[in-house]
Amino acid sequence: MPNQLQAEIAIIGGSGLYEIQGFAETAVVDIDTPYGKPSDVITVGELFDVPVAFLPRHGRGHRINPSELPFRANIYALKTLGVKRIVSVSAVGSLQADYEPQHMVVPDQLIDRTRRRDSTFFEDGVVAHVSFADPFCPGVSTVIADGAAGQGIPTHQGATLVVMEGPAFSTRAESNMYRAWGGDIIGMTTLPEAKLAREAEMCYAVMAWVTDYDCWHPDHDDVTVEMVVDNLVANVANSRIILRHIMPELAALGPCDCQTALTNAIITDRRRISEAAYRRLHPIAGTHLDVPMNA
Ligand SMILES: CSC[C@H]1O[C@H](OP(=O)(O)O)[C@H](O)[C@@H]1O
Ligand SMILES: Nc1ncnc2[nH]cnc12
Repeated sequence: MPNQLQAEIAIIGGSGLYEIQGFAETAVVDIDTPYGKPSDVITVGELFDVPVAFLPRHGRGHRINPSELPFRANIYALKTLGVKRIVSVSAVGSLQADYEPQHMVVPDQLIDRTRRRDSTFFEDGVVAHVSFADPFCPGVSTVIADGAAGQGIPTHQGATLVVMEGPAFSTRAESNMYRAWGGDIIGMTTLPEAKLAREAEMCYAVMAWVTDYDCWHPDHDDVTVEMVVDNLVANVANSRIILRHIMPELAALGPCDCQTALTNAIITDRRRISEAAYRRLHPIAGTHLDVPMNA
């Protein structure tokens, strides 16, 4: 019998997505981690017969702003539930005319404009440098993009996502600068979430839903929460449809390089890792923390 508290796939719900309809819930998990509590309790259940964990990023009722999000606690908690692949659902602004409100975008690159977030598990005596050249899992990204296109939703696979600190939206000068840098869409939450997922050797990809044209477009009003929420209603309905359809394909994905990201990444002499650091990091790094046999 499957363990009701374990799931290999997780959905992190963004703005507007605080629960999954059609989710056969089997457990509600209230986890504590060395980094505090996650954004909310995590529900574990089945979607299309596939075990899935669901966590609303901002908490139910949207109580946590992007700078306050407990990113490390969220990823740590999902890892301890056995999660190997994460689908992040996110509301984004568009920085390019072709990326229209209610389109879905699966980004393949990131530009980090965050400033005040804890973005690594590896500190306090243990140092690791994971590869982040390609920040998203190609396998999960393709399943999401194909699943959306298959449902007739205008979909863009491959885009550069700018992640800003917020919570205020960008100035017009910033918005134009991001466009000049090659940014296609903009949000506030994918970093450090994607980086921490990579450190925890989990596949991670984003289903980004366009809600607005930020503030650069001469023919469209500047972004407001009202504008975002208006488009979120349609976007959230579409994400629920896609999520249901892609579950079997996500579950069928084979091993992936994301799941060995820590091989050769930890540079610290294992003999110098304290007992406390070992215990804290073991759920994330497992045997990568052990002293090699021939050391
Ligand atoms: C409500 S608009 C700004 C807000 O929406 C996005 O959140 P999420 O990525 O969790 O969907 C954006 O990143 C901001 O946090
Ligand atoms: N214009 C925007 N900037 C940052 N995050 C957003 N989320 C939705 N729209 C956004």
